[in-house]
Amino acid sequence: MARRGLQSLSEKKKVNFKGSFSALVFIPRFFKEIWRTNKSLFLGSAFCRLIAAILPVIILWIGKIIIDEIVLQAQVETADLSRLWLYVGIEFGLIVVSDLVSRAISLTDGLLGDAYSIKSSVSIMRKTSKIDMSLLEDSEFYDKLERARTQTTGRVGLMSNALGELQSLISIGTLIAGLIYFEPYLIILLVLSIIPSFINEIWFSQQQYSLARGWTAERRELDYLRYIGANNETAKEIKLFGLTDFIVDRFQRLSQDYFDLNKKLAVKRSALGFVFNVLGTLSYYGAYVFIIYRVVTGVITLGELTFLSGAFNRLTKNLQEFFSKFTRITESALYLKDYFEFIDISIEPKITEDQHLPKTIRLGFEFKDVRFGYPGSDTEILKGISFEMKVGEKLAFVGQNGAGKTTLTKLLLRFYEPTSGAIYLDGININRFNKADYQNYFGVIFQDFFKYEFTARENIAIGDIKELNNQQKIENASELSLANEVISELKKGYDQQLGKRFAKGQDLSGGQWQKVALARAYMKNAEVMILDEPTSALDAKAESDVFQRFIALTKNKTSIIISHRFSTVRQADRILVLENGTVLELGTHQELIENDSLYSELFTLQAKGYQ
Ligand SMILES: Nc1ncnc2c1ncn2[C@@H]1O[C@H](COP(=O)(O)OP(=O)(O)OP(=O)(O)O)[C@@H](O)[C@H]1O
Repeated sequence: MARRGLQSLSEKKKVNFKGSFSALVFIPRFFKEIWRTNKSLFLGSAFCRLIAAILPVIILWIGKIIIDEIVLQAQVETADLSRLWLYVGIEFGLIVVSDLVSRAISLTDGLLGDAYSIKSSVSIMRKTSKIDMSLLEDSEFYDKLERARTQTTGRVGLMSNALGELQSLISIGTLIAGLIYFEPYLIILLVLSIIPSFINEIWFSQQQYSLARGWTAERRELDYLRYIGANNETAKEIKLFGLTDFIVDRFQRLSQDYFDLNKKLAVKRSALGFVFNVLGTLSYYGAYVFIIYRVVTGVITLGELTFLSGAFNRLTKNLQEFFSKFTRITESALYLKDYFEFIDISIEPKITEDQHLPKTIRLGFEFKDVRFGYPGSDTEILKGISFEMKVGEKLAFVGQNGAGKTTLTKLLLRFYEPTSGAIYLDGININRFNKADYQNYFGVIFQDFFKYEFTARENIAIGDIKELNNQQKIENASELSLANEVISELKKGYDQQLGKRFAKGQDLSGGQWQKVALARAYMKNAEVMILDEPTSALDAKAESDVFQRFIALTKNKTSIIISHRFSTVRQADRILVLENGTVLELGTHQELIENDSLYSELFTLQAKGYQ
C-alpha cells in the first residue's frame, strides 16, 4: 500500500508565511472577547504583568547598588553597613513581590482561561445548532468545525502567550534602556545573537501548523478508529468479528505516517535550535569579555558589571523567548482564524423569510416536481416528486430501502432545500417562513433517533425541553408511547439516568429506547407529526398498541408515518409508494391493493410471511 501520509503532505495545502502573519489580525478581536468574558480578571492579570515586567530591571539595579556599596565599604576604614542592609532588605522585598506577582499571574490566567474556554465552547455549540445540515455534512466544513472545537485549549494558551508577550516587551524595553545607559554597543551583539533563532522558530512552527492542518481529515479518522477500537458500543462486534487487528493495523499505519513526518520535523527543529542557541551563548560571552575588559580598564564599576552581564543575559533569554512565543502566537492565531471563520459563517437565509406561519394548517402541503441530491454527491435521490398532503390527512410513505422516504421528510423539515421544484404549505413556499418557527410546527421521531445519556425525564422532555418540569405532560407522552411501562420498571423512575456512560446509568433494550424516544414526539401538540419507522424495534403487540394510540390521538391531524410494516401502513388514509426517487403509486390501501402493482406485491408477500 502507498505511504499515503508521507506522500500527501506535499500535496496538501500549505500555509505560507504571509498566511500565518495575516492571522494576527484576529488577535484584537480575540482580546475583545476575553475582555468581555471577565473584565476584572483581565485587568488584574494586566496589572500583575505590568509589575512583573518592570521588576527584573529594578532587581538588577538594586544588585548593582549592593555590589558597589560592598566595594565602597570594603575600601573605607570604618565601614557603615546600614545602607547596605537597607538595600539587601529592599532586594529581599522585591524578590517576594516578584514571586507573589508571578503566582497571581498564573491564577488569573488560569481562571480567565477557564472562563473563556467555557464561553467559546458555548459559542461553538450555539453556532453549530444554527447551521444548515447540508453544511454539517460537508467534510471540509466539518474539518473547520473540528479545528474550532478541538483548539479550545490552544486558544487559552494563546491568551497567556499573548499577554506574556506584552509583558516581555515591556521587560525588554526597560532592560535595553539599562544597557543603553551604560554600554550602547552591546545592543549590536544582542541583535546578532537573536536573529538566527527567530528565523528558525518562525520557519518550523510554520511547518508544524501546515502538518497539523493538512492532516485534519486523517486525525479525524484516527480519532474515529480510536473510538471504535475502545468502546463499549462496538466491543460486541469487534470481538465477534475479530476486528481488533484490522482496526489496530489501520490505526497504526495512519498514525505511523503522521509520527514519521512529525519526528522528522521535531528532530530538525531541535538540532537547528541547538546550533542557534550556541550562537546566542557565544554572543553572550563576547559581551561578557567586553564588559570585563571595561571593568579592568576602570571604565565601569564592579556593580555595573553585575548589572550589565545580568541584563544582557536576561535580554538574550527574553528575546529568544519573545520570538519563540511570537511564533507560537502566529501558529495559534491560525487556529483562531478557524474559530472566527466558523463563528462568522453566514446563516442568513437565501430567501427572505417574510411570510407569517399560519397558526393552523388550512389546506395542507404540496410537493411540486421536487428534485434533490445530497450536497457533494452527483446522485439524484428524488427525481421529480409531486403530491399533495391535505390538512388532517394521515399519509404513509412506503418503499424499498434507499427509495428516498426519509430524504423526503428531511426536505419537508427544511434540513435541506430541493435542488429544483418546491414544497408549499397552504400555497406558500415553505422556505418563506422563519425556519425555526416552521420546524417547531413538527413533532418528529427519527429512525436514527439519538439516545441521550440523560435521565428518563430529560430524554422525553427533549421533545419540548421548556416543559422539562411539566410532569403531567411527560407522563401523558410516555403513556401514549408506552414508555410508562419501561419507566415503571426503572429503579428511580423518571429520574433514572439512562445509558451506560455515567455511574448508576441503566441501559435499555432497543425497543425500550424506542418507546422513550417516541414519547418525545408526543411532548408537544404539534401541527404535523412525522414518525419515521417508530416501531421497528417493538414487538408485535407493542407495535399494535402504539399505533392504536397514535391513530386515536392524531385523528384529523396531519401526519406522516414511514414504516415497512404493512399492518401499520394500511391504517393510513393514503399511502405513497416511492420507488427509486419517484412516486410510483398514491392511494388508499384498498386502491393500491386493487392496483396490483408494487404495493400489493409487497403487501401480499408480507401477509404470507405472517401466515
Ligand atoms: N446524508 C446523506 N448524504 C448522501 N446520501 C445520503 C444521505 N442520506 C441518505 N442518502 C442516500 O439517499 C438515498 C435515500 O435514502 P433515504 O434514507 O431517504 O431512504 P429510505 O427510503 O428512507 O430508506 P430506508 O427504508 O432504508 O430507511 C440512499 O441511497 C442513501 O444512500
